[in-house]
Amino acid sequence: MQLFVKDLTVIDASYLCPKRGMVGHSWLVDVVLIGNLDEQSMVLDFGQVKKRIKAIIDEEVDHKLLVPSDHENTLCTSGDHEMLWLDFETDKGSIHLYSPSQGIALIPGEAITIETVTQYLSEIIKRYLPANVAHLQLTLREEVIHSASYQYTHGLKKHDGNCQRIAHGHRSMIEIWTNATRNHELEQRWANRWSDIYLASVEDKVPPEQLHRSKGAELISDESHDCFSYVSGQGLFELAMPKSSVELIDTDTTVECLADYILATVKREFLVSEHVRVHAYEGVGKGAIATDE
Ligand SMILES: Nc1nc2c(c(=O)[nH]1)N=C([C@H](O)[C@H](O)COP(=O)(O)OP(=O)(O)OP(=O)(O)O)CN2
Repeated sequence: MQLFVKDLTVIDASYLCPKRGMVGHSWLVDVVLIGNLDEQSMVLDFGQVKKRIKAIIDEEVDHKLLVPSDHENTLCTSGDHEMLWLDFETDKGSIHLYSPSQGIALIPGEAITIETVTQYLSEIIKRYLPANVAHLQLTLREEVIHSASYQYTHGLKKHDGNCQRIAHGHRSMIEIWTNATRNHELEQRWANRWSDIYLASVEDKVPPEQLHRSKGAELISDESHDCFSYVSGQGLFELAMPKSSVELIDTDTTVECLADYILATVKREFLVSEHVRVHAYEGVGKGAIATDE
């Protein structure tokens, strides 16, 4: 017998890519379980599917930075107190992270792809399934978006959950109306601006010499990198990003603040004089609306 659950959860994470740098992503997850019926005449109680499998996915990859552990550019070093250093070379410049280990997932393989993440998760989930469940099919898929979208990474230091991690991200739709008409050109301009961007709060910026460096890390400077540091409930988070991959924002980077920021910037920098309404998404199916009407 086969049992399925569609849209079990959404993985909101970021990953390291040697070409694109740090890439925010959102994957929807579907699951199929194949096995014999148990004493309740079920393959597995839906409640258990949702609780157990979603909990594993949340624990292993959600709101983390996914790192291809077998790529030659990956240098991962243990620090004290369950801290990890991560140094990674990309075509856009080097990326350096110092984070509690729970903020990073080392995924076997040379690249972070749907296949490598699916295999990593499937192997872990199988260990926790009851004996009557013989097979598991996990499907990770992107939301189908027919208009413009962007992919950003950020961290919300004031969040009391996992969004405080400095390097997690989303793939998100953007909708902009001018005088009540969808403006696809503006949407695309914004999507281009925020493709593979790190969105940082100005108040978290620190000089490069303040960051803890791993032994293998190259020296970085104010000219090449923007550096960020904060302490939140899970501990100390530090990140150095190539300047060209960063946009600095005066506020926090909650989706409410980002919607306001997009609205104000579109009006000011894109010289839009009409009324503007922005629907900024954060991942799949949720977001904030800002309007000047
Ligand atoms: N009002 C707001 N709430 C939250 C924001 C925000 O900007 N405004 N942001 C976040 C995080 O950035 C987070 O990445 C998104 O959270 P979400 O995936 O919804 O959180 P969960 O993992 O708890 O939800 P699942 O259904 O388990 O995916 C949080 N809140």
